Amino acid sequence: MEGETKTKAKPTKGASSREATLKQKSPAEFFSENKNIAGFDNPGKSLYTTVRELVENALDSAESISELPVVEVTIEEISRSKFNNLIGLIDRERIDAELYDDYETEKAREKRLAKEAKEQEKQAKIAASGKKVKEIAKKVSKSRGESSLFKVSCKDNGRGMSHDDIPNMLGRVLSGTKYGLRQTRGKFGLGAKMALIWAKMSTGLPIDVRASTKGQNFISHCVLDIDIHKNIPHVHLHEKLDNSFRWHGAEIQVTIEGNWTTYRSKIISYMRQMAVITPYAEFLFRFITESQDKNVTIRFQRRTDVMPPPPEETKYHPSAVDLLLIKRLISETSKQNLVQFLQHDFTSISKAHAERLIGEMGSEFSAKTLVKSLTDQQIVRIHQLFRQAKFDEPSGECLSPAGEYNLRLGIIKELHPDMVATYQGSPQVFEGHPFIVEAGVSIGGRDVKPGLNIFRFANRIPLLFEQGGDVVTRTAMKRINWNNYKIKENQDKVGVFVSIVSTKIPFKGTGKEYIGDDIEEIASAVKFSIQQCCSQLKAKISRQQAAWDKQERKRTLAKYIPGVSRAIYDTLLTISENDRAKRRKYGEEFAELVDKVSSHEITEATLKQKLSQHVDQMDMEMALEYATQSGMIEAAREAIFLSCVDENQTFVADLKSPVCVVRMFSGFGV
Ligand SMILES: Nc1ncnc2c1ncn2[C@@H]1O[C@H](COP(=O)(O)OP(=O)(O)OP(=O)(O)O)[C@@H](O)[C@H]1O
Repeated sequence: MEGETKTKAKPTKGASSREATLKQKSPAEFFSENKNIAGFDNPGKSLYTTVRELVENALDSAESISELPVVEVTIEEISRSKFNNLIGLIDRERIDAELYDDYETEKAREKRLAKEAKEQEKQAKIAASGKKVKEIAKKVSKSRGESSLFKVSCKDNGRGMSHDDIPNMLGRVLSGTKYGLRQTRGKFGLGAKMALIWAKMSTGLPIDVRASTKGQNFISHCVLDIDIHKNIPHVHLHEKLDNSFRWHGAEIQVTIEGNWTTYRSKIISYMRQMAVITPYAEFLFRFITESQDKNVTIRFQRRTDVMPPPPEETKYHPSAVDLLLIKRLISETSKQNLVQFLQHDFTSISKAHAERLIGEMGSEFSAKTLVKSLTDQQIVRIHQLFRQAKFDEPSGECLSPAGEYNLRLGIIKELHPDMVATYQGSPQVFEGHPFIVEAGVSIGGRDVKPGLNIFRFANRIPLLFEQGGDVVTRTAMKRINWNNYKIKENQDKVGVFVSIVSTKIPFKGTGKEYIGDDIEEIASAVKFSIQQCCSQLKAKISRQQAAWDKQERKRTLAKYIPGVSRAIYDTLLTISENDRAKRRKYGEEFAELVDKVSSHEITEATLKQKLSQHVDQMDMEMALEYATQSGMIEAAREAIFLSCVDENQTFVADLKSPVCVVRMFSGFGV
């Protein structure tokens, strides 16, 4: 579709005499008119989506060459006058103030000031009564003026782009390198171009790209925009710069209208969640504005060098193809005959299986049938058979989940929870596409609100919008009985992390924002993974509870020791003051005790010390007993051998600490 063309369609008989005009649109034109499809709904969301698209491209790029990603994102606010300066437009003073959207009439101003004064009076009264005063938010008139202009740049250490490809990669809608059947963050060949289209629509400024591939002695510098009607790149500058440091990667800069105030928290959450699922990457996020106190710099440190292996490109499973796709595969195949085509261009079909399938297709098919000579009817026959026949499921080996280690590390590094459990499910299949679900559940942590805090990831991208309809949210809220796992879903600070990777993520709705709840296979895999984490946590919570109970018991006993010691001592002292004959009736041993009290050999302090020792001893014994009963002993038991300094010494003793007991026997120790 090159450009918009107009054709006059012939009016049909009976149709209105007004001529209908047939129009065609280029994909760039279509997306510029329907920006919301790609997540560019309004200036705020557009700022968020621009950051997201650039970051995801940066990660895809670094991972594709197995480089530990280093991604720097900068959002710089540009004042209108700086922008005007940039494009050579002279600032103008407002002459007719009433013309403007943010104009406040005298009456409206008076009303606002009166309301503010009343509010201030109220707050002063509250302050005088000693109560906490809420800060009064100054009412700023909400108008279109709230959005401003931002230069967004993203720099990575990835594979870069070849000099000649840059204009087409970034200036032609629906062009990219990620169309194959592979787990990638990007898929449509649209994201970066949408940022450019939005730049063109909101500021009119082109995109600025610097890129270099590994070992290249120059950096490609390209300034380009897009011809919306023709869907072709419009290059302003394309030059080669010196690359004496042999830098490789890409740096993309785009100037757009946005809204930082309303999307600040979403953008920071996105970066933080990306750091959770990508702990092997280093992110530097900066927001720069003219008022320094509003600047933001956040560095998300790399915590591991263990990067998941890059996802592999795979072949289609017979149950995942439609007629159109079969035709495309036929036109692209390098195989000559039908049996080779079936065996090599699809997964889960061996040679013997291909021959059996061909036998089933009918007499006009044979193993030697030239694949390019297949008629439309024959292709329909193949498609029908693919729909009805039984095939082995595709393997999940081509997928690249984050891995339990990385997920756990990411959660710990960003949330600092008190407890965390993770689980990785085995590969499963949905409509011929393999998928893997990984989950993590954490309790406690920094900046975590009480209740369920749900974090969703698809092909290792955080999903922040459309939470309500998502399979993960619904499963966590409706299908998990948290009480069964000793988790108080409304009081505890519960983090639920679910990451799904697949060669095809069945996103619902217009953007890559959420996965629907209607795919049985995915819904049950999500539930199972969360349950597995919860079961692990239940054991930990029970252990923690028991330890806490024990501590509590000890604390309670210890609390009574001084009082009890005093009471016993006073009683003994009173008895000691009685005559000897009377004391005898309590028995010899007791009489001895009373004697010791009389002679001050036993004091209140002695009793206190003995009671404390007894409580400690009891506590140790109970810990040992609990560990034995709960099987901890088995898991933690390890044989150690200590040789005795004095060979003649024989001993049996316990060395006790709050976490372990070492029991000594003569001759060996266990
Ligand atoms: N930082 C980068 N480093 C290397 N190549 C890049 C970078 N950014 C974009 N590209 C290349 O440009 C192509 C187009 O990017 P674009 O964001 O438009 O689409 P995509 O990432 O392929 O898919 P999606 O629209 O789903 O994000 C990519 O396929 C990639 O080959």
